[in-house]
Amino acid sequence: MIRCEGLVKIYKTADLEVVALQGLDMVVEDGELMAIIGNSGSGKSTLLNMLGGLDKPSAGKLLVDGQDLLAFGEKELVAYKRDTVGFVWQNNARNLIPYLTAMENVELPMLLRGRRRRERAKELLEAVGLGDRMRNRLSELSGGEQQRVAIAIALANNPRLLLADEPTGSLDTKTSNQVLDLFRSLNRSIGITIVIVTHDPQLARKVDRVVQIRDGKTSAEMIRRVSYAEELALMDAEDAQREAESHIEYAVVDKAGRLQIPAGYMDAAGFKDSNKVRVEMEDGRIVLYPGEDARKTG
Ligand SMILES: Nc1ncnc2c1ncn2[C@@H]1O[C@H](COP(=O)(O)OP(=O)(O)OP(=O)(O)O)[C@@H](O)[C@H]1O
Repeated sequence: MIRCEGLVKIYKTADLEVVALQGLDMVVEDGELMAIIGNSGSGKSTLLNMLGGLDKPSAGKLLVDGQDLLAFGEKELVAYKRDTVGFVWQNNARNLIPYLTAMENVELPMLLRGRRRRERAKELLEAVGLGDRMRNRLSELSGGEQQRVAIAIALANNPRLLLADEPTGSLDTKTSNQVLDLFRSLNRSIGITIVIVTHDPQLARKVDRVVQIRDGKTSAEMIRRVSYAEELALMDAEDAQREAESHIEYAVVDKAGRLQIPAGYMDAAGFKDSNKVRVEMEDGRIVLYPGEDARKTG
């Protein structure tokens, strides 16, 4: 569904250049439900904006659903945003109108496109579990329900890809879980590919794959050990102690063989004191030793 290769984004302001993406590689399979995590300023929103066609990469390759986004002209970009992607943001007030009902809010974008689609709006609200709240004004709905209205709108054009930027950022834990469960069920039922940018570790636990971005590059991937359904069953028996064990963490090696060593390992004796490491092959393993120092620590 998504293929980014050597993706670069440079923001130029009057006297400054910020390299927000520094040659990022990432592949997302069709029908995946995955999350992107990373510290503030690591480039997560920049990447999401590129994927959504809201901004253009400075260099690299970006293919979504077989389409080359760097080759798009204005017209193709408009069609792409209309037909291929749907967006969900943290702050749903941005695209919802408080004094209209849930139904009217979902209908509005369809009306603007010249199509009156009451049946479709009803179907979408039912799909997000709001069948019985359709006639309520937005201002009468809870934060989680409002977020579900936003998700219904994002799905209106049957997008192949749903992009969500901190979709649970302003919700409490219980409501966040409901929104996430909705993502999972939509992913399963209509096969839509979902990419979620988040700070929330709870959310990251609920997806099958987490890609971590550091300084505008993918630095690690966490892949689920057991399916989420299996884990739920296990959680009944065991406890939250499994939290750290739900995913296996991989460091990402790019095509040129470059690797970011996780910060925790860099703290190990000797590694912080030098900018060189000795690399050796031992019994089919690649072993790193601190520079100058022959002690085995890596
Ligand atoms: N329009 C812009 N003009 C200039 N610099 C920008 C612009 N947008 C983002 N940046 C810079 O690019 C870098 C990456 O920003 P981005 O918003 O993608 O990070 P993020 O990982 O989403 O952060 P957060 O979690 O805080 O939202 C930051 O250094 C940011 O200051």
